[in-house]
Amino acid sequence: MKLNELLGTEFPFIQGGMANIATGEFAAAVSNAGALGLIGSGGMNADSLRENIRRCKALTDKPFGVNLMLMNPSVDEMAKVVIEEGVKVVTTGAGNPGKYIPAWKEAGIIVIPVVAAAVLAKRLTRYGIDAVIAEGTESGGHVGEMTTMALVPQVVDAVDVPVIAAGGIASGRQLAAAYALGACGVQIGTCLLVSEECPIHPNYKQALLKATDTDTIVTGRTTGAPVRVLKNKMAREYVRMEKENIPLAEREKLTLGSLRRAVFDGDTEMGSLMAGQVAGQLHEIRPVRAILEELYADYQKCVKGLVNDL
Ligand SMILES: O=C(O)COc1ccc(-c2c[nH]c(CNC(=O)Nc3ncc(Sc4ccccn4)s3)n2)cc1
Repeated sequence: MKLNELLGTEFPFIQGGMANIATGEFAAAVSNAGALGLIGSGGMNADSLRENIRRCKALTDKPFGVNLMLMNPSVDEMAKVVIEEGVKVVTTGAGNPGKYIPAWKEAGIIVIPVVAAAVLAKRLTRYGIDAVIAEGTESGGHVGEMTTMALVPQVVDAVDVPVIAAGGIASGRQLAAAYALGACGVQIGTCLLVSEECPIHPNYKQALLKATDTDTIVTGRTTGAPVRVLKNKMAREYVRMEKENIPLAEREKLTLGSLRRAVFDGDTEMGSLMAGQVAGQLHEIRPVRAILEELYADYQKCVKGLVNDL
């Protein structure tokens, strides 16, 4: 089964539900371009989530979904809002969504948790999830320890539901690799940050275009909320404080609001520029549709090449 058959989308692509970035407008633009747009509720509350869902509905008649970040203090209320607003697809991140799944399945919602380890994927299949997103540490934002290359096949072997690969996918070659690893489709995030429709500050987009392969770092590996960001003054400062065992409360001062500083104020020095390890593959700002079309065409070319070499 291919992901686009499960979701009713043109392409087998889900857009990552990026906190403070994936608004209702952005999710609608991605859905209109042929992938599954996701509203990123990470930085929202129940009311602003409801508002974003309604804005998204007004802007697209294509399928779209909501990502719930389970570390969000309002997640219990948000879990009800997605039912009340008739959301068709819910993905979850940064925690275990087990307690919410029965009500979501009762409401006919397609439930696709993000996991960073095979053991959680296996545990969640008993709740009747529809698929699982296996996200490697190459991804931007909150990450686990496993790479996509090692995690995806082990999740495929551990569960009997479709697996979607995420983390380190920004070209057709990487989409071909995801299929070879046993995935039915992919989730993409970083490569959509440099789309024209993405609402992040132009400075953030320029920082992404300037980045090379080794320009990201994971901060907070020791504090239980590891987050991959572009290396900048704030990230270096944070890692220094970690090495000197500065208490978390001190470090939190640095990171609180830091994603907003990056997204809205364009503060590329002291903002948290969440990005995956594929940032070095990004070279221009283009419409979402062009990014999706090239990703799929590049994949078809790559697979033809592989088959010819057999
Ligand atoms: O075993 C358990 O109970 C749950 O364990 C889990 C542990 C990790 C995950 C996980 C890893 N990656 C994801 C999906 N991706 C994400 O959630 N990426 C995110 N980026 C920015 C976010 S907002 C944030 C979050 C923390 C600190 C600062 N900001 S959330 N989920 C899922 C489950």
